[in-house]
Amino acid sequence: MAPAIAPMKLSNLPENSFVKALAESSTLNSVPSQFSFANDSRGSHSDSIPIVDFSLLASDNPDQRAKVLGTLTMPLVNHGIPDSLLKAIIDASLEYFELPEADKRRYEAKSASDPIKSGSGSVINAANHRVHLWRDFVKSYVHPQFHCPDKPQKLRKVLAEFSEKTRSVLRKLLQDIGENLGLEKGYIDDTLKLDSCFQLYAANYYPPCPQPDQAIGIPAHTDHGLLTFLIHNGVAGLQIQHDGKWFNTNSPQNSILVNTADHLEIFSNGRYKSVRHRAVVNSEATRISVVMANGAAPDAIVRPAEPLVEQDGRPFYQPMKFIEYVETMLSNRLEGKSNLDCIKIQQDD
Ligand SMILES: O=C(O)CCC(=O)C(=O)O
Ligand SMILES: [Fe+2]
Repeated sequence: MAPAIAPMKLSNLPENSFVKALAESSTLNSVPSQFSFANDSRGSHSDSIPIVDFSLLASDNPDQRAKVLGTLTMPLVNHGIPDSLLKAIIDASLEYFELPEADKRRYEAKSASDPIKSGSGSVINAANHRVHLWRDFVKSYVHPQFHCPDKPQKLRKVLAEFSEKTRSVLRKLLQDIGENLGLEKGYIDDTLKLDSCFQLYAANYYPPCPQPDQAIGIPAHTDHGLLTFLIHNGVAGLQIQHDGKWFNTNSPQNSILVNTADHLEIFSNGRYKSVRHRAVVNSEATRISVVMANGAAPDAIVRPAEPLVEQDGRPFYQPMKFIEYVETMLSNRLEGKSNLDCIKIQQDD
């Protein structure tokens, strides 16, 4: 039988306290009630997620390219980003979480538009209760303007390089996706002003949890942006939803997991679907993930692409300025509530 949830001993837990320190407390053998999020964190194993070899995207065979680009979640290999850089960004992110709390508290979010934010976060569940998440995070806007926490010192250089390299992978992928959608070469790049594409770096730290089925790292959600890139320290935890079922993702070492996000669903008028995913926790090992959310230029208005609307007879989503969508989403803390649902145009609207 699962041990009972501990009584509210930690009722004075500050809103934005870090989970790392709590998890390291030697007396913790159950999940404090503020974190209680009963869930079945087991996911099925999926062999059906094909691995995308980035070099194949240069293939002359359009069918080959279309096949790989039709999938929602793609572990990308041969992407050209050196393994040493992937390792360096994970290591520098880990060093950030190991800083004294006072250094991290400097970035406690005061408003959704703060370019650097750090904390652990909470959501309001369906029963209107605040639930703390079993993860610490740091997020910073890295493009078109570059922001980065001051410490650890090495983060700045590594993050700037990671941002530059991921941008070129992004533009190549989107060029092929555009072609796959039947759009003219350069159409996505021009319309969404990808020279100034928005990039948000996020690192997540999930310490071991004494009762993994009684807490959640990040509940089910979709990401803002066009494509999200994700790497991790080799500890499993990311699950994606497909046909209502949860699947574990197990991407090969040094691959980058690419997920379709909300703005590609909007832009493609629903041809690509934003991937619903969540991060579950485990009792054994600390997990770190590094995410680069890649979107349109902050001031670009994202709407379904005109040629696709013509084919479909109507747009299925309302237009919205990219950065407004992001900031609405970053301030929306209702569990399970999606921004995308709010701007979907229903059949009888
Ligand atoms: O840590 C993970 O695997 C998921 C992270 C995530 O979904 C996010 O930061 O939006
Ligand atoms: Fe996400």
